[in-house]
Amino acid sequence: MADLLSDDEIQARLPDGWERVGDEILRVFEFDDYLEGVAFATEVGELAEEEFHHPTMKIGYEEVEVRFTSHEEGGITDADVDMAELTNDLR
Ligand SMILES: C[C@H](O)[C@H](O)[C@H]1CNC2=NC(N)=NC(=O)C2=N1
Repeated sequence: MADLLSDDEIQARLPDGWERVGDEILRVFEFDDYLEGVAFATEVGELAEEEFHHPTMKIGYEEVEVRFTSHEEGGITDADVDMAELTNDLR
């Protein structure tokens, strides 16, 4: 099991656009149209399967909210931060 990150480590490692809310890190990605957001969510899902670390996603109109936490560890670990960086790289 990965180690939980400290509050300071989380703040230091949060990738661009991401924020910490409790035991999760999240970012809302904006799009020009609804189906662009749907396609992005699919790409994130494929990435999650590759890395075997899965987000909670909410697809809205022209936006997708992506949330990561490490369920097994019960908080935020390197896996969450790494996935947030990889998710940013999809844009
Ligand atoms: C059995 C457990 O669900 C798996 O090891 C993986 C799957 N994807 C996962 N995703 C996330 N976000 N946290 C996990 O702890 C996790 N565990």
